[in-house]
Amino acid sequence: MDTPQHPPNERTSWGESVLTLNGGSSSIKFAVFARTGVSARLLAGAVERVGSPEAFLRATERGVEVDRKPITAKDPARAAEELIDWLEGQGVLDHVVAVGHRVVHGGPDHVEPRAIDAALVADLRRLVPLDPDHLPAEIALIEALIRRRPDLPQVACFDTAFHATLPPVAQRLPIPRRYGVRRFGFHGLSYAYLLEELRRTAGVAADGRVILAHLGSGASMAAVRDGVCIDTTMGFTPTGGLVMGTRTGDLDPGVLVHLLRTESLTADQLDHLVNHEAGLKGVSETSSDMRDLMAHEATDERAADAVALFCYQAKKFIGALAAALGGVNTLVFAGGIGENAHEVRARICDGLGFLGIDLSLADNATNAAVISSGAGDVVVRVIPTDEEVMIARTTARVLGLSFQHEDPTP
Ligand SMILES: Nc1ncnc2c1ncn2[C@@H]1O[C@H](COP(=O)(O)OP(=O)(O)O)[C@@H](O)[C@H]1O
Ligand SMILES: CC(=O)OP(=O)(O)O
Ligand SMILES: [Mg+2]
Repeated sequence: MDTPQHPPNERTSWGESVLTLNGGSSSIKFAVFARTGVSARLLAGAVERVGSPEAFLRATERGVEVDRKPITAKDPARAAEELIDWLEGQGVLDHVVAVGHRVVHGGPDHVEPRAIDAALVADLRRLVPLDPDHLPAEIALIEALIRRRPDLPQVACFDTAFHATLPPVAQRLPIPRRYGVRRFGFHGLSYAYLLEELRRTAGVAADGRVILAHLGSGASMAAVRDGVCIDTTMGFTPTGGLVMGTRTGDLDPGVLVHLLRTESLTADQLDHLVNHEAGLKGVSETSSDMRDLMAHEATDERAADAVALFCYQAKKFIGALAAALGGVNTLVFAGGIGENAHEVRARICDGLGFLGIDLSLADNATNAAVISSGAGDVVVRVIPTDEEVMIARTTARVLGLSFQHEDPTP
């Protein structure tokens, strides 16, 4: 569909702005925030279904759709290039004074957000084998901008940083030390945002024992005590933990050995299997999308199996993280599934009364901010997450720019 595009000169009134780029596994999200005054979100959007023939770009300006068009790029790195071309064509790069990136994997050496230079890009290249689903597009975004605006400060915000506080026992993986692998944890920008929102809306409750559940296409949970992350469900890579849209989550390593032997898979084929063909998609044999699966649960047993597995695993991980915390005071649901799928939340929480988790079915059905009934001790909340605001805030902080975001409208 061809929607009229705003000529770049209409955007001169924007003034200085901060661009955020968030390269996920199947989408590249972006947002432009005014930097001064009320730091409103001026433009937002995403390239979605990256890597599939149905890839498309959509953009909204102050909530109104301004463009939606197919993307021709076949791989995430080229989709990144196409997005930067589009932003340049829209005049966005004329006003941007800083760019912040979500960098999903910082490896063992990168925790604090920092300005991007050639040495960091080289380091990120070395980390690609740890996260081939996110890092190539993120590097492509950085390099496309360096080519067009070499003067523009760019900041890397690491998704792993939130989990840098994991105690040694939660970082440990039980294979010989010489392999140098450990657990990291991801979705950290989302968790940092949720914790700030919890502090803003619930005050001291943020200082108790908190389980944060980021349930989107990629899904994980974090256990936070007094503001410090002590455990999480993902590990060495974002493939671990909970079953996800197309990723296995935790899998008996014996299964991998079995597949290597019986199917003679290469490393790339195994990677594709566990990251792109598994999870809800693998179990349902139709879709990785929770909405699709819920729509077909009544008529398709495989779809019902996929939804049931997701809810069951989420319940088990809440139990595990509650044990790690020694109890739980607050449970937060976020992400596309966590924020919208009330049936999924109800099924996850069903039977967790022994932990003090009891939902108000009426409040849950409307995605209310607090969905616990009051009968249990645990306050259960729904908080819409916002990685983009977190990237913009962090970027402004690193560069010493003022930034006061007050308008949450996407
Ligand atoms: N109203 C809804 N009901 C059920 N699931 C939903 C709803 N809205 C979004 N979802 C699910 O959320 C998931 C996408 O989550 P999101 O956080 O947007 O993904 P990403 O990890 O790509 O950022 C999909 O499985 C989608 O079906
Ligand atoms: C870490 C991760 O899985 O990110 P996403 O959900 O954006 O793919
Ligand atoms: Mg995501």
